[in-house]
Amino acid sequence: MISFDHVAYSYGGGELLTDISLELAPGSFHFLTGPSGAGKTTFLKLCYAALTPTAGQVTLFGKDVRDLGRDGVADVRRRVGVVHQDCQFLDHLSVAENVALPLTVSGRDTQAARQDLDELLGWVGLTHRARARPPELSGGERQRAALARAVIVAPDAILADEPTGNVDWEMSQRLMTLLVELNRMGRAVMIATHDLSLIRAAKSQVSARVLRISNRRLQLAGADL
Ligand SMILES: Nc1ncnc2c1ncn2[C@@H]1O[C@H](COP(=O)(O)OP(=O)(O)OP(=O)(O)O)[C@@H](O)[C@H]1O
Repeated sequence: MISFDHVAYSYGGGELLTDISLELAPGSFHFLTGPSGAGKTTFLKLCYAALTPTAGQVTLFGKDVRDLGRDGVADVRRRVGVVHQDCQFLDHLSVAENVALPLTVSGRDTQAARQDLDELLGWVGLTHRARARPPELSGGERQRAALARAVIVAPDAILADEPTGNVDWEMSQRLMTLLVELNRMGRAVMIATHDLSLIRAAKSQVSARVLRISNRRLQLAGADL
């Protein structure tokens, strides 16, 4: 579904990412790790057509990202749910309205979708916060709202950028459980994180590949994590 063939990316200076080849299959589970500034967020952006490679080829759902056009990019955004590092919300809307925003934007805000919204808020444990405004949420609640917003359009893949960045251990485990559950439902999941203890803990729940960006290249990390 997401395929990289000898991909490189540069923001204008030297290459940040070099010669990356990778296949993200449906139902797969990956962690993406590497030092701060290594290019994890940049790599994720290449996976959902927010960036196009400066060399090589990124193919998203069978199409070269360079040939997607506006409709093609919109289709990719529907099929790839992204939990951003800073999980920004519209503060004048309620939590429920923020989570439902991707439905509203894609014109699929039907009654059935509204029911899905209620279920989804229950799944992430935010039913009681549905009417709250985003600034009133705790860090963990924000992360769970961001996850709900990413999955409301039933994407094929979920990309999460440091989803447990600002939460305590218990909450990070809860978020991981939600991501593992999504994977069991058949979604491909990729989580960018610095947190090696999170990866170690997840290994008992899911069979995941761990990728590391090191010296501009993507490597499969060994079992020595
Ligand atoms: N829009 C941009 N223009 C120029 N340079 C950028 C841009 N975005 C990111 N960079 C640079 O690219 C490098 C990689 O950034 P990126 O955010 O992909 O790293 P990261 O591995 O996700 O880092 P972190 O773990 O700190 O979030 C950094 O040096 C960053 O400053």
